[in-house]
Amino acid sequence: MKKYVIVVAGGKGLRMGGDIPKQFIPIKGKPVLMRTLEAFHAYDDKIELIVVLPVEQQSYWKRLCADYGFMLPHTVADGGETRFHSVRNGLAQVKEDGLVGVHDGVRPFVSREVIASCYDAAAEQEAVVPVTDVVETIRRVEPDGQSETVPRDCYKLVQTPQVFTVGLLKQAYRQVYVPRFTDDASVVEALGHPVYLVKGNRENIKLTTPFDLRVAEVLADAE
Ligand SMILES: Nc1ccn([C@@H]2O[C@H](COP(=O)(O)OP(=O)(O)OP(=O)(O)O)[C@@H](O)[C@H]2O)c(=O)n1
Ligand SMILES: C[C@](O)(CO)[C@H](O)COP(=O)(O)O
Repeated sequence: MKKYVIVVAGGKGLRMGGDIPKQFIPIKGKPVLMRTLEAFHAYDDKIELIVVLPVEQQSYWKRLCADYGFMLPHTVADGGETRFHSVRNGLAQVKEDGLVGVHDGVRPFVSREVIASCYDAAAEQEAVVPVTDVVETIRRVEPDGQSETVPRDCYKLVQTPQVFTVGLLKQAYRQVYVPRFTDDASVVEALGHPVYLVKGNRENIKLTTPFDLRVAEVLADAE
């Protein structure tokens, strides 16, 4: 079955800050986005790679690929106003039926096993999301500041890649954007379609703040 992955890197990275957009920051000498693309290529060397980048960063990325001798073939699509709009632009490059994953460009430590279990399960279940357990006690805080412990078993932490059949994801992304669409599963669920959960990997962190870069250096060392 034909496989695609849309790697979204069209955000602003405001929580990371700094001079270099976070997807281009080198971790142990290699830019984050190259690490992420290599993870998918290592899973399946025939998977079609679609990278979503802000228009103003696309020539920089091309230069970076030349500088690093990065040769993996990929299509570049334009970043949008929100993650939803970026995914929609990437999805326009998906031309055939099959399976399509959406992965955050800033999650370079996704394991090959997790990528495989997401695509394998999507062939049966149509909509698949990797999750990990909550490992700390969590509290719900009410608007008046009162709070209470809630049962952690009722919650999961959501990762990417989130993988779908092409037809389902295209149908979902024809909906009008609403702010609760923070990931792809939420967009598909708005159609009334259920989402199947598989186990993610703890290393598959989203590089969001400068602290995460320190963790990333350690994780890259362990590879
Ligand atoms: N308009 C957007 C917003 C986000 N993303 C991508 O979605 C992923 C998850 O978003 P996050 O890490 O939260 O990135 P930013 O939105 O860039 O971060 P911030 O909220 O700190 O600005 C990232 O790979 C980001 O580049 C995107 O492609 N287009
Ligand atoms: C899609 C996502 O990575 C799932 O955890 C996440 O929701 C994207 O990050 P954001 O902080 O919600 O933009």
